[in-house]
Parts: sequence; C-alpha cells; structure tokens
Amino acid sequence: MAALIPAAGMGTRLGESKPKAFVEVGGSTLLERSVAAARESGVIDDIVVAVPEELLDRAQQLVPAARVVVGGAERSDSVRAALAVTDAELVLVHDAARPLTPPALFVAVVDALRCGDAAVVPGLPVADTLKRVDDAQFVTDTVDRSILRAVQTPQGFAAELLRRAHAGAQDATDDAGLVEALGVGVHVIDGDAMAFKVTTPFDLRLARLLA
Ligand SMILES: Nc1ccn([C@@H]2O[C@H](COP(=O)(O)OP(=O)(O)OP(=O)(O)O)[C@@H](O)[C@H]2O)c(=O)n1
Ligand SMILES: C[C@](O)(CO)[C@H](O)COP(=O)(O)O
Repeated sequence: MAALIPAAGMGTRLGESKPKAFVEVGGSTLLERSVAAARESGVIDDIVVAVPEELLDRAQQLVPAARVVVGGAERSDSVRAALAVTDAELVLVHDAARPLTPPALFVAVVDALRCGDAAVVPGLPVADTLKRVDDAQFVTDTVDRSILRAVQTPQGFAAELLRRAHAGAQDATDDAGLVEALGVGVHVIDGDAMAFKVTTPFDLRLARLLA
C-alpha cells in the first residue's frame, strides 16, 4: 500500500516565506507530520512525496523514509509525478497540508479499499447553512446541506483506476473528482475534524495551538 503525498504547493493563501509543506507546526514541518502519520498508521509500506524542485535535497533530509520526486505546477501534476514511480496496486493520496490527520483515518480508508471500494474518501457533514449567491452577492437560494460533505484526504484508490482518471485530464480539485468524471462510484466514509487542511494563517494558528 503506497501513500502519495503532494507537497509541492507554494502556500500562496498562507503567505509564509517558504512553501507550505516546509512550514513548522510544533517543531516539525507539515511534510514530516504527514509522512509520520502515514507511517504510524501501520498500513503503508511505500511513501512517495512530491516537492518543489529546489527543495528536493531538503525534503530527503527531512523524510528519509520516503521517496522524493519533483512535483508540478498544479496539485494534479504532483500527484501524477508520485503515481508514476509506484507499482502498488492500492494507493492513498494525502495532502501534506493536513498535518494533524490521525493515523486511524489512514487505517479507515485502507479498510474500505480492502473491503472492495475502488475509490474512497473521508468526508464531514457541513455545519454552516449554505447559500447560493449571484454576481452581485445576493442570495439566490439556500442549498440542502444534508446531502453535502466536506471532503478530506487521505483518499484511497485502486492504482489502475487513479491512473486512468489522471490520464483523462479533466479539471478537478481533488483526485476523487477525476474518478467521478469516469462514472465510477466514490464511497464517502466518516472524516475527522483533526484532518483539517492548513490553507490560511488562521488554520496555521489553529494547528499550532492543537499541536
Ligand atoms: N502544484 C502543487 C499544488 C499543491 N500541491 C499540494 O497539494 C496539497 C493541497 O494543496 P493546497 O492546500 O491548495 O496547497 P497550495 O497549492 O500550496 O496552496 P495555495 O493554493 O494557497 O498556494 C498541499 O499539500 C500542496 O503542497 C502540490 O503538491 N503541488
Ligand atoms: C484535495 C483537497 O484537499 C480535498 O478537500 C482539496 O480539494 C484541495 O483544494 P485546494 O484548493 O487545492 O487547497
């Protein structure tokens, strides 16, 4: 079982002076934390991380247990670069930007894959009321949130399916979206609030407090 960890993003919304995966939370970088969570799950035996080219050596020092490849301009390019070097039959794709993800969430995704799901994602119900708005920022309607889930990583796939999905080169914000475009079912299991993504300065503050 391989974990592919895209870690090549710049972290523009975070606004730190270095790429987001190399920012520290509680004395460890987001990259180290995401690799550690995958290892501690006990269900992963191959870890591939995709990082910015100029930080290849630094990444190898930080996470010697992982294989390091050069990522790409978009998240999907980084996932493809990592996917290209594994021959595992089942793979998890996990954002380096989710540093407090509990190892148990990796186990839950792997369990679902082993039970026969070809694609599985963790998701949480949405707590806020959701409104659709027009160009002038006026509400057009209220969306039924009971059928919505905020989807996290790790996301698990049969590797052959993920390869086909990426070959299709559709536009999607996550890997499951590419699989959906093939018409293949994606199973949503319970997510975990601790797997939140560090996107903004507030998220980083929260992660540091929780760590
Ligand atoms: N070209 C990219 C873009 C993103 N990622 C990774 O994908 C994950 C989720 O991306 P996101 O949170 O959007 O990170 P950034 O792209 O760095 O954020 P921003 O859009 O604010 O620059 C992160 O672990 C990030 O490092 C990646 O490997 N390669
Ligand atoms: C992959 C992801 O984390 C699932 O929630 C999310 O889609 C990434 O979005 P971003 O805009 O690239 O941060």
